Amino acid sequence: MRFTKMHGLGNDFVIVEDFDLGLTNYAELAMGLCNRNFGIGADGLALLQPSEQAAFRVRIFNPDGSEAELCGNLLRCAGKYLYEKGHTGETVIPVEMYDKIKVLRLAVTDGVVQSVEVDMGEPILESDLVPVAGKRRQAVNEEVTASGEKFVMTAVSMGNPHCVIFVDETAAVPLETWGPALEAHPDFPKKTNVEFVEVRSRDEAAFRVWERGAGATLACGSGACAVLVAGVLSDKLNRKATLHLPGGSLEIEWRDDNHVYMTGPAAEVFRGELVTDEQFKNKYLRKGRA
Ligand SMILES: N[C@@H](CCC[C@H](N)C(=O)O)C(=O)O
Repeated sequence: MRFTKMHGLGNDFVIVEDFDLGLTNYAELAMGLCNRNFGIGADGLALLQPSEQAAFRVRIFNPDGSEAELCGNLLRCAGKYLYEKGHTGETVIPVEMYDKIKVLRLAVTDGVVQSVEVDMGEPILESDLVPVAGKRRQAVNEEVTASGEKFVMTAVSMGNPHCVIFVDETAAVPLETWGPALEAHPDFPKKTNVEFVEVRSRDEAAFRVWERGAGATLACGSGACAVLVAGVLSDKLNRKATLHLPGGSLEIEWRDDNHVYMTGPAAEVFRGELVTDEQFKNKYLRKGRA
């Protein structure tokens, strides 16, 4: 089984072409391949599949085996992969992810994808759709207690749930303690990604992220979109801003069409082949497949 290792600002993925491979048991496969000691190591397993509604379908499985509804950094990697590997000659690519179609716009020079803009869609703020518990219709600057601390958070779904918390200094955040406590907080019935944000100006902010099902990562594209939306709703950020993450920066814009657009780079790290034996084939390939 061939794979390609890619990353978007250090948010890394094992990418597998599953156009006719007939892979199965995705959750278990993700847990194995994403393991940094016993596997390849990644923040997610990505499967490229055929789609009936778009040019391609992309699925993302977290290292804990759960499937996520959206992954912004992966969509940029997928755009670069699909174009540079010759799966498409188009620079505008509609891609199906979970239950939505996302449109990727590639900036290409001499056949090399320099950056990708992704239409990440409309933010979802209704509490019951994020989902986040509580009586209010929207959870904007709401109190939540976790790990013995009181936080003021804004809950935003970009398809996947995010809990955005503004802090004075991201460096002072004990991410490994607060992150998991908020990720599994009972107020978030589908769990949540968590972003701790330091605003630098109305056009710039830095944040650290604890990802649902993955832990601390160097970047999160959907998280950056949620941060911008929470920043606008809290009157801290303009509708267009640069968001800095430990792995690099993203340009995010919440346009008048109510869609959030993310622009940033993607990179290939290496390609490899997984040595598969009969046991692997029986476990991870659908019956009757080679
Ligand atoms: N890193 C991604 C988000 C990946 C999914 C996330 N862990 C979840 O479970 O929602 C991004 O760039 O958006």
